[in-house]
Amino acid sequence: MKKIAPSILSADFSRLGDEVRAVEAAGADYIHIDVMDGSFVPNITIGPLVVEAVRRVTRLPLDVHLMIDAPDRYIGEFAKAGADIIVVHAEATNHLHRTVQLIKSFGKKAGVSLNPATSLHCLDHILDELDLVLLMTVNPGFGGQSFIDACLPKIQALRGLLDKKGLETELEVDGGVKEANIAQIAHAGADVFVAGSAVFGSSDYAATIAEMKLRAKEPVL
Ligand SMILES: O=C(CO)[C@@H](O)[C@H](O)COP(=O)(O)O
Repeated sequence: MKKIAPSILSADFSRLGDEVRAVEAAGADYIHIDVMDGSFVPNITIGPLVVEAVRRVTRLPLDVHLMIDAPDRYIGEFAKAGADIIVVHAEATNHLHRTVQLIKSFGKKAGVSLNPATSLHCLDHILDELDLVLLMTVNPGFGGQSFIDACLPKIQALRGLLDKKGLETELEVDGGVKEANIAQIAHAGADVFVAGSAVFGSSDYAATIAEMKLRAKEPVL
């Protein structure tokens, strides 16, 4: 099943609880939470307190994307705040294997994210351990950017690797995903689609999510 993960980065933060409830009612599969530290990426956003608040208003899995340097320092706090999937950047930790084991030690699903220019090879010796791989299709830091088309072959290559190994690891794509390009991204092999501005910028969340799921399920190119 193809999944839609609205990124709350594009939500109205003055009504965050209502926004999260609204996308849950509209058919979202995950709530995607973008944590930024002003160092790994040039923006500062959300900490564990907000994750804990979101946890109280939804039953959906919380997909927490840590765009922070040295993420080991905060994994415990995000786990306690109620994250279900914790995603770290391969570029942000010196010891990726240790970081992934740390996430799992809290009973959470472990994901690794790669920036657009980072090679899939850095996953060669960790892929079997992962519940999710998040491929960034914009340079991380901000919502509302354009999808980088050069990332499509990378999505295809990862799909091929996962299938060859028979892994159930979810392939999530994040950045510039819209109704207009979701079929192409699904065709390349993605399972989970993060959508910030496409969902929260629309006037009808349910219609947008339904249309995105339809186009992802039956890609007409
Ligand atoms: O992690 C990020 C940005 O760094 C993303 O999750 C964006 O928030 C997605 O926003 P859109 O590109 O869908 O508007």
